Amino acid sequence: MQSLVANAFAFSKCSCYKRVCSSIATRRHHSLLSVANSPSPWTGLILLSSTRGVCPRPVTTALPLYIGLLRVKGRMTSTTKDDGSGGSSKRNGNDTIARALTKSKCPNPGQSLQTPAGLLFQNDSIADLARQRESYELEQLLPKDPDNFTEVVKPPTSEFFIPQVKLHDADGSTRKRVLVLCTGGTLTMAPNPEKDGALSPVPGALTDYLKSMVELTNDKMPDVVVHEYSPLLDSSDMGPPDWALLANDIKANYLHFDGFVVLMGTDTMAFTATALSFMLENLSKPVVFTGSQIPIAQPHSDARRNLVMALIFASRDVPINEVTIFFHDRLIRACRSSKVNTGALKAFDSPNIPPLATVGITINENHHLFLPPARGVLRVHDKMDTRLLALRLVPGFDDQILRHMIKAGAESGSLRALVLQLYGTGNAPSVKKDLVTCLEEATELGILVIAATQCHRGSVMMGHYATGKALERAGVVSSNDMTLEATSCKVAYLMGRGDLTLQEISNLMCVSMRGEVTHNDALPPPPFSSAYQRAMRKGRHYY
Ligand SMILES: NC(=O)C[C@H](N)C(=O)O
Repeated sequence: MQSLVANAFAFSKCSCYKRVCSSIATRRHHSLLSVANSPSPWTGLILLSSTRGVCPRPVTTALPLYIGLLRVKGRMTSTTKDDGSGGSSKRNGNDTIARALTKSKCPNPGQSLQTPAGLLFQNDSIADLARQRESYELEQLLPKDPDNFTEVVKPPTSEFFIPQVKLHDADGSTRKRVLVLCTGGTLTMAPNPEKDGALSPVPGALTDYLKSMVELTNDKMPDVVVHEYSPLLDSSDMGPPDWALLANDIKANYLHFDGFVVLMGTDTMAFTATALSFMLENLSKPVVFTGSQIPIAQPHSDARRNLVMALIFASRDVPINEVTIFFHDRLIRACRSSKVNTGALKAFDSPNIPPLATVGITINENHHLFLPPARGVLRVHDKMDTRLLALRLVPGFDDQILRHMIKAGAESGSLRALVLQLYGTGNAPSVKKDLVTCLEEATELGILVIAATQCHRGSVMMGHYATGKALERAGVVSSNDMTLEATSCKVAYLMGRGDLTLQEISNLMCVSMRGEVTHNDALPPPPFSSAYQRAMRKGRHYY
């Protein structure tokens, strides 16, 4: 079953309740089928309220949802499939449900109905419509011509947009569609004689190369549309404006593709991919980052396999709907990733959680690690406040330098957060009283001081040693087991939202919002503003 599917269920067993229940279901939530097949609305209600993840609410709050589901007219029957064995593709399924919903009746009782992940509910214009009507009917949200969903798409804000792509082809092709966004990196590079033979990106080379890749002609591969940015960049030249561009381009083309592959350089891939996982809230489609250590035109390049596997993961029948990195033989969660090797082909690691999938002779997925389905429409947060500094302490450093930097940063307004990579579990020399006072001063000046660890694996545990406890008392916040990439991007995202206080941001550091930190039940959420509570509510269910 798709990981976020707007499914239509029929209460076919009980003659009194032959009405349609439309609900959001996931691979994990087979129990919704029991809801659909429950003999009475009350049994269904109780089942629904106990369905983890989809509706983790008490019966009282499940009641309006349940009643809302019953409002949808018509009669449909749904089946689900776990094996992703083809059959009704997303596009075909959407066609079916579109027609079924428009006519408000099931064309063939017992027929399999599926919609693309979140398609009906992932568009702002649809969400706006829904908001305007207190009790809306699904058919009103659908376009007149179910063959052309582009007409409900809000005009894109981005310059780059592919409006001509329809959700299903006239020829009935069942291939998935993947949009490849190419920003540059070694994959696109060749030695440049004008730069003394140093590698630099070659515009158009990737597209030319793809035309000769026989792998892409295989029926099991998706249809690929490539968008190459200009100029192509070494990833060291990429930053928050490029992240925002990528996020907005994904949003602008969101309804037209089953998945997205971002090709970029490896040097800052972990940062970009992590940033995108925060910027794309409620993501319901796969976004897979990849690149290579060797240019694609070289015979021994790792680019072809990385690209092919990224395309496969972006178009799986049971997609992994989050931002990920595929490299060498592993698919890892973006906001858990770090580049760990400059020379090896296995260049990325996710030190504190296992890979989401590994590729050998077969693809082995760690289903228990996947994020729960998104519970709202896709939202892009393209404002990242990167007024932060990450510093790695070394024994014998002069803490006066730190004091000067903090003072200057606070006065000029160019510093809002300081990430300190400390020793072990988050310790700093306690003999340096000045350091603790300096950090105390920083928090008083409104700078968020975050303790990270210099170790590759493991977590900060600030209260564990007296040396760390002193920092905790000074107001230093723990980054727990987040990577430096996740810590800095999360702070930039939270500060960029503009609706959270410093205290709320610091409290959210231990809350998993995109699966970036291991959830710690020992840290209860304090009551704060509604934006904060929303973020907390969303985050607490994530791994
Ligand atoms: N392997 C690579 O792609 C490294 C390159 N310098 C980049 O990050 O763009």
